[in-house]
Amino acid sequence: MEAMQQWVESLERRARFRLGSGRVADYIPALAEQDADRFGIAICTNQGEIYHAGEAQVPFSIQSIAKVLLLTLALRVQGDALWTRVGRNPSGMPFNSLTQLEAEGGKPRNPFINAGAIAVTDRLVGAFATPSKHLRDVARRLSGNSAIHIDDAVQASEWKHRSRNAAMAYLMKAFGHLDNEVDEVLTAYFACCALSMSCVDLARAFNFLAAEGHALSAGERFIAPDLARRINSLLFTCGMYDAAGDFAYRAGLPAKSGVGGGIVAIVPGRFSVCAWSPALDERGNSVAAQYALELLADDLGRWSGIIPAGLTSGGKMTPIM
Ligand SMILES: NC(=O)CC[C@H](N)C(=O)O
Repeated sequence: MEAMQQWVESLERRARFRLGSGRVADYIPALAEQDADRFGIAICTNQGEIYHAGEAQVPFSIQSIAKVLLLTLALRVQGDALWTRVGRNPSGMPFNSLTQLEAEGGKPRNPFINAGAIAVTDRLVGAFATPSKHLRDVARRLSGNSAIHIDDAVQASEWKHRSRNAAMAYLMKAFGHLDNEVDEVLTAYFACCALSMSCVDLARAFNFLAAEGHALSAGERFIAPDLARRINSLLFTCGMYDAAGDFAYRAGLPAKSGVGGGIVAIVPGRFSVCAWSPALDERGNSVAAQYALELLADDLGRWSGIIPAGLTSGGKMTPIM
């Protein structure tokens, strides 16, 4: 217990050296008001233990991290039929790119770029009366926090500045790849991105991906083990957009970032982690959160063999401070 807590605190301390670089997202004005110097990190082990440091209990806008829950729900509802509407390959393009979508006949490369998540949301609009409320309730259940809510101001700000996402949605509609009305799909998509959650909430909520689909906080098998493995593969190859290769080289973990500054990463079989800091690099990924996860992966590599499976409290690890 002590060693794990000290380790998380040392990650925070070292990652804070990166504060000061990057810029807060301002294309969604409601996000531009965030203080760039905030930092938090939380780990949820597969035994349900939580270790956190910094501002890990402060809710922030999860943005694209919601795309992982959208995908998981769509796969639960639709199974493999989903893949007729969205691909599974890295895009190598920015998350809000339009050119590839046009060139490839309105089928987005993967579920984690905006066009892909909008296509996935379209499937959920057909399946649930209010997909965003359903997603919010799932997030509450998985994290064990019934106070999780959709931030109306962020949602309204995204709607007001929706031109680019609307262009993608209309392009897909024109290609016959969107069944529902563009406005309805975008409304649901923005509401999901506007969910407000903390690092602790997110680490808990996404632990099912580290635990072969078993959601400990909810006390249920959320998805089958093979589906968890497949989602982790998609996170590894596509979760960080056009920086997926770089991040794989640096940290080597399945991960999903959002322009709110959060990144969720998975260490399969051991734990889930969320790091958050609002200042982003030019590809839209948090500078300090990426660095924290790189440090974490470095430490894990160095200690392998010392840390017991599951990173439980009894381990004899000597954190490097
Ligand atoms: N990368 C992101 O987090 C982008 C999500 C944001 N809601 C958008 O659609 O632009």
